[in-house]
Amino acid sequence: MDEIKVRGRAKINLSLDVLRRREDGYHEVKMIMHQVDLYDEIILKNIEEGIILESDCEYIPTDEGNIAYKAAKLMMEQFGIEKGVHIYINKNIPVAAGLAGGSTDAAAVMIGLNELWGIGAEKEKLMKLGVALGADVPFCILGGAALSEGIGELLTPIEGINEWVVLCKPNISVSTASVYKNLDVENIEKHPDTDKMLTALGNKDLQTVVENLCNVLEPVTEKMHPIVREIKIKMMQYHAFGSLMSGSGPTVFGIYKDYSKAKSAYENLSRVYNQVYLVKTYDGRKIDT
Ligand SMILES: C[C@](O)(CO)[C@H](O)COP(=O)(O)OP(=O)(O)OC[C@H]1O[C@@H](n2ccc(N)nc2=O)[C@H](O)[C@@H]1O
Ligand SMILES: Nc1ncnc2c1ncn2[C@@H]1O[C@H](COP(=O)(O)OP(=O)(O)OP(=O)(O)O)[C@@H](O)[C@H]1O
Repeated sequence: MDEIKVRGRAKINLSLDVLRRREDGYHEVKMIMHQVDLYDEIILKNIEEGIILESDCEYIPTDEGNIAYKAAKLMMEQFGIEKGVHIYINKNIPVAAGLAGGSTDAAAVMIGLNELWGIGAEKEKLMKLGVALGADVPFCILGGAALSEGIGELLTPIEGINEWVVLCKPNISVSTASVYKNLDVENIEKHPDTDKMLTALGNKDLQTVVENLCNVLEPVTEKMHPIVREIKIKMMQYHAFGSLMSGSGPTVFGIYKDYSKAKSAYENLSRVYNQVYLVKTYDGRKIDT
């Protein structure tokens, strides 16, 4: 095998709680993560030596600054690989959006190279290595839906949902580090009830799931960018069953039970914003690399 194609999917956070700030500046979180079927396509080809990265997206670096490049380097070092790789990223996930676009590319490179180079490492091993690249990388390797704890590396797979999702990213970029920095951990007004959400997911009780959508980073990003709140209000006006900002934002997602409502929300939002997507949630089971 000389070439492999892998899909790196975006994630949304159905809930995001921050428990405390650690000595190293990172935060201990408790989040419910869910993949959606919006994906970057990563094509990996064997070359003699080194790492060459190209993409159709002009907004991401093509050198060491790209997290997918770092993922390839990590795989070479960890497994003593002496060949090289050409990475092509066909980017569909908006950048700096709160959808783990970079993390999922890194995860796809790790999964793909594990296969291409016949390394045969277990998923758990890749997840352990992946956290060195970014806190969302282990979840992107696991896929589907999961409870995420620690800084994002302690993962428990859970039952997900099977619904339509509209994603809307305003034309601004948000730095995850600055959002965490601006969070006053001791004075969070509303924490999510993660256990209630977990029970609701287990019972396939979508009503309780949407009633408990809550992200402690939302008020922080909203304060910097009031447009986040405006999109959320519109999402609800367009008959979303529930709506929330994903991760550190600024993307807002709406959950729709019914395709026609999701489509009309997608069409209405697309008239105003240029990064709007209509997708399905993804449970991680479909094999399609
Ligand atoms: C907001 C989320 O996307 C929710 O899923 C994640 O918590 C962030 O994951 P990520 O972007 O993969 O995070 P990293 O690339 O590892 O870190 C970016 C920055 O976010 C902050 N950060 C991230 C994760 C975490 N648990 N605590 C933090 O304080 C740190 O300042 C870090 O420098
Ligand atoms: N492969 C990549 N894809 C997207 N962004 C990348 C990539 N490599 C490096 N970056 C840089 O990382 C930064 C964050 O982008 P990314 O799309 O990963 O953010 P995000 O969706 O907010 O992630 P998260 O939800 O994990 O916080 C951008 O400034 C971008 O230039």
